[in-house]
Amino acid sequence: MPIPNPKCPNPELTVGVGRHSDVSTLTILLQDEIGGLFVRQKDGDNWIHVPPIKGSLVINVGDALQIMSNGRYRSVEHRVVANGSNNRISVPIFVNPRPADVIGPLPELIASGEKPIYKQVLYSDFTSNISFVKHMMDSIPEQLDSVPERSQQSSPTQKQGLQKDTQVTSSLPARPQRNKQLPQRFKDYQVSLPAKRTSPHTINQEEVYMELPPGFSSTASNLISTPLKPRSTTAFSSNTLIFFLKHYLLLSTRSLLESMAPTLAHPFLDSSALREFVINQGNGVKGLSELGLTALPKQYIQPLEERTCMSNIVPQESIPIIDMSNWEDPQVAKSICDAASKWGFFQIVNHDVPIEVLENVKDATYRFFRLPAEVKNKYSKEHSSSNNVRFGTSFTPQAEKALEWKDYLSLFYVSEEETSALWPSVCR
Ligand SMILES: O=C(O)CCC(=O)C(=O)O
Ligand SMILES: [Fe+2]
Repeated sequence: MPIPNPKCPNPELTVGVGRHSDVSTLTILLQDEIGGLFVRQKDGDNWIHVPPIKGSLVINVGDALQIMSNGRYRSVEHRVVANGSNNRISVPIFVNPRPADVIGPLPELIASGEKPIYKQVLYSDFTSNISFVKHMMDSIPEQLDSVPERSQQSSPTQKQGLQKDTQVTSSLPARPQRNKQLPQRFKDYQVSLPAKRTSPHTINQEEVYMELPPGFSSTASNLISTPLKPRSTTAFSSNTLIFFLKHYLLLSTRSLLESMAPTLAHPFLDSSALREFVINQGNGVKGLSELGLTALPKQYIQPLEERTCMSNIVPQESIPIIDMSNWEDPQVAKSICDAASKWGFFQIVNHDVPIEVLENVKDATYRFFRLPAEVKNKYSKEHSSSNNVRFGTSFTPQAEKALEWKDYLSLFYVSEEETSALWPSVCR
């Protein structure tokens, strides 16, 4: 179905969705054919594109599963770039524990003699301690390697790898050291720290298996974001000389870009006019891009370290694509577990969800975002009759350093009854 073709005037200065990992147990993501989702590779700051595959679903491990698997499965950072020429839609479905669930390393792992890396924690405590914005800016799973239990286990080669990285980065001027400056997002939940709140009940193995699945709540969040058209990329090489060359080149480009950014800012939109148009009137980023702006409003210009640096993209790498035609095959289970521990991300094909169903969801998304602003606005934070249905653009515009080039519709599934009463009719 055709949709308007909003362009982001300066996609290189902003982001579609900033770097973050999900607080969910698992996220299942349907994306359209445009592409633009990148996953962070295990070591360093290299990013791998998740290519759109018709009919596939992208699966990623979230923080809750990282905790429940005692660090075996990894909740990995990812981001979406902004696009200079196309609309992009994606539909992530977040599968979460319930707020009142207590999560921790699964008892069966501990019973087998593994030392728990994380404490039991009330899921609502975990999520409320990580505000969405903080989470996005927060540090990354590799920090877990620095807790004593983990580093004792790491092999000599892993340790060497880490040391090498640290040496190289610390000798570079002015690159932001995210890990050092920002709080560790799992810090409060590592075993060595005192418990924050007594859990209302402790969870046993049966509860994990019996209670969590039906209690999982899912949020189908339809995100419209407008990612960047792919540009030529250079493979990152670990060769030191090339590494330094790239970084020095980058650093000079940095000051250039930074000095360019203010002059690119659109003169017409001051902050209150922008807020009125985008948020209060419900036009969203989509409405903004349809104005045909020639420059990106300054509120969307991201600090350099948040933008996607194309030289850090590894084009030859790919997350696993797993064929699910035979669920029973132990090899399939093995591929999934391997992918969850190595990458935290994989795509599944032949998963039994008919293509028509996937297409219907995308069509519903297009239908919703094509509605007039005043209709979409009925679902905004100010006007929506329920917190479970929310149309918005930024999550917390007051708190975000710079706004993301995206809109979203968040639908929190509670029951069929609530769905038919509250969800926008074009999405039912
Ligand atoms: O749009 C995408 O592909 C990813 C969105 C995402 O990462 C999120 O909403 O958590
Ligand atoms: Fe995400």
